[in-house]
Amino acid sequence: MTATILDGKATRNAIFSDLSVRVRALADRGVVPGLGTVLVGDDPGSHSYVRGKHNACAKVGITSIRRDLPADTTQEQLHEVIDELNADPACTGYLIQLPLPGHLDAGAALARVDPAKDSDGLHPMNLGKLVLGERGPLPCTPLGIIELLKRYDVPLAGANVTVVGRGVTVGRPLGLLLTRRSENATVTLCHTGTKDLAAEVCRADIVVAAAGNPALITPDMVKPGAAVLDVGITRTDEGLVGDVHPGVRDVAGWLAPMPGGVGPMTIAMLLTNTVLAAERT
Ligand SMILES: Nc1nc2c(c(=O)[nH]1)N[C@@H](CN(C=O)c1ccc(C(=O)N[C@@H](CCC(=O)O)C(=O)O)cc1)CN2
Repeated sequence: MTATILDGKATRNAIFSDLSVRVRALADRGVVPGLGTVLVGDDPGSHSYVRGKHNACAKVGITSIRRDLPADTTQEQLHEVIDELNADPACTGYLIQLPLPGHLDAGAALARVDPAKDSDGLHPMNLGKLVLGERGPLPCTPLGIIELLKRYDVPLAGANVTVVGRGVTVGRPLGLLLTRRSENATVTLCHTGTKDLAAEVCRADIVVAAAGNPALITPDMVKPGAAVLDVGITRTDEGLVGDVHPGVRDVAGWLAPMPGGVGPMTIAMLLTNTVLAAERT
């Protein structure tokens, strides 16, 4: 069996076309969405993702606002920039690129963002709304995973989904989203304390690998025909490596590869959150 590729780039491009139309409709109402980014330090991956976000804004017609800060930025200086974006009417939504340098408190920074401008859905109040099932911006990578599965008609209702990784940007919110009534999946959330990872992956109809552990998911672990989504990205001397072993392509029914699967969907969902928030004004 060769897996059907869940093509994140093609899906992102289709979403961008739809968003361009919606942004033009907003302009007719005099509403201009503006997405801000706050980037601290020199991490090459973070710089590349932020560049990607601004390029995407340009394609769709969203104004973008960029705040790049040096690696030695203090918590107080970071909070000043957050306060400035909270007060800026041209900035309708923004995000703090993660991870922040180790000396900064990401939780305190995220909590200072105006929850109404939280394009990433990572403010504690918006994460609380997710737990309660209330409407609010949702984290972009989990949203992108669900959108990709739906667009390729991968059955979700009643599916056993094994999510590997309990991070706040992917694993935890994804578990909450997948167990909503509208998705109705059964989720097993695995982490470094999981006793038998292979057994949890083996019985899954859908596997989401978001551990940041190269080639963690091997072909022998995957149920033939399952959908496998690779969210892990590790930078090595040989280039970027995902969490899913390349041989999984011959066993899985669907595969979202890294690169070209979930990553592009993260940016598509960020812009979707930004446009949605502007439409609700
Ligand atoms: N504030 C946030 N920080 C981070 C998030 C996030 O959603 N909000 N997610 C990741 C980084 N990220 C976006 O910020 C992101 C990661 C990967 C990709 C992507 O398109 N990846 C490519 C491969 C990587 C490459 O080419 O360099 C792919 O999978 O095809 C986009 C965005 C952590 N931080």
